[in-house]
Amino acid sequence: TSSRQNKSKLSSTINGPKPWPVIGSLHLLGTHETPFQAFTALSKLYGDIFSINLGSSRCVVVNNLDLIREVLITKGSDFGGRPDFLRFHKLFGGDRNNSLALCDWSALQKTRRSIARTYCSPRFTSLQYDTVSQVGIDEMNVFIKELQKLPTEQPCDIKPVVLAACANMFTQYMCSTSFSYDDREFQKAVRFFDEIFWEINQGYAVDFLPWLLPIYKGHMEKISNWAKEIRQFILSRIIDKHRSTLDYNSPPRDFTDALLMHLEEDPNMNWEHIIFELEDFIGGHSAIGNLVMVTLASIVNHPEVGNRIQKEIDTVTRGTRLPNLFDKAAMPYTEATIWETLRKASSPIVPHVASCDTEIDGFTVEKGTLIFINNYELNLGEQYWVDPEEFRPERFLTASGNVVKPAHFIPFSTGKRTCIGQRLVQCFSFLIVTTLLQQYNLATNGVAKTKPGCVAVPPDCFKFILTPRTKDDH
Ligand code: HEM
Repeated sequence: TSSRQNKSKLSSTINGPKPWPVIGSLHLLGTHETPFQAFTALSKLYGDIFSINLGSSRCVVVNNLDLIREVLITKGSDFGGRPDFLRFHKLFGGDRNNSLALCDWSALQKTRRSIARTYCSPRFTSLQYDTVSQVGIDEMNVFIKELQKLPTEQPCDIKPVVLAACANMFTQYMCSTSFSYDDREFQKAVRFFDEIFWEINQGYAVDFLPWLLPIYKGHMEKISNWAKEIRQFILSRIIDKHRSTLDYNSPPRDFTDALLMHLEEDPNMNWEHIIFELEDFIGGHSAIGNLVMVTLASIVNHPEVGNRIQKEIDTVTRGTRLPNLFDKAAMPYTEATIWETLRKASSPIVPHVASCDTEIDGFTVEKGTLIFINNYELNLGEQYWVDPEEFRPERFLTASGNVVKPAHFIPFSTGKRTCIGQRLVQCFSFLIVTTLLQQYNLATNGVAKTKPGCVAVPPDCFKFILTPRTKDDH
């Protein structure tokens, strides 16, 4: 790597900008639209691996595929920790180790991931996949009826409907429960989940400068309250009923049953762990709803992409039925559009933390060092892609039209902390995008603007103009 040539490895210290007192180099992250663009700019000065102090936190940023693989795969067990941000504690009942994504690696995490795997990573030929498919078909029938209630030919806020559809697919699949879109408590829970998803996707100075906390007091209380309200909803509207009908002598009906049964069998699991795990996974629906919104924004900003997807939908369904998951294989352009959206949105990989004194590329990395994985560079770097700024789904298609993903494309990360929800993401985002585009032409007033380096859009975001498609459109 260039960093290798630039530095004397004998010194074993990693190059990087000189920190200022108190704030370290925090100010350098504000020089670009996203901190990850700033990391890329700094890597041109200091090499593909560089160190940076943010507040008093020692951080290392890795910027190329080899270094990223070393952190996530080869030395994955040395980098299994997560940052100790106060916000993360606030979101998870005062202890971030309650969260699957924000906890440090532990035996408990291994158990939690393994319970989740069957349900959250259904394989294509499994019974679980058939269930996901059926849940998707049922909800898409409801979704269409809800869309029909929306005004057409004028800007309209479709995010709540998209999120409600995602939430219902999750609660139906994981808890065998779904809700009416008019249910006020459900609407509120979906909104709070979305607020939290937006929140998690923001970076705050207070993460690195905890003494700023008094200024953020009101904000932190708001976050804790969202989490409390969600907990209340899940307990009263999902868990209570589930528990009263649980039959320990039968196989689990769903993920909720599996979790409740596990509680009886595993002395290391307690009630809090179970509830937080369920909340975490139900919360995954917000990520998908937001990804759908970003995908739709890309589509309206590139009308030729929408036309091609509609052509694919019409060919496969012959205009006689709704799309379903088993159509996915025959709709590579649509799938490629979702990959291209994930590439351009370039959602950050949650920072990792060194859990012991270790090395990267021969350089010493002390226990507790925060590691930023610069996937923005992997997703948008000139050395990895032709015309990386262009939105071009075809880049994920072979000459014969099959979907292919290059090895450096890791939107869900890789290694032992890789995203557990990635299969559900692919299934449910495909269903919502295709169902919507089969029924409607979409437009916006102006450009639907999204934030680089972010797969989230604000809870109140851009609106779409829906025009029902007619027979002539098909
Ligand atoms: C737009 C959709 C999504 C994207 C782009 C995404 C991406 C990611 C990324 C980059 C990570 C960090 C991996 C690492 O630190 O190395 C992650 C972790 C995680 N994701 Fe996702 N994700 C998405 C949706 C979901 C959904 C729907 C679920 C749940 C059903 C989910 C569950 C998780 C969990 C539990 C972790 C933490 C794993 C761990 O730390 O051990 N994700 N995701």
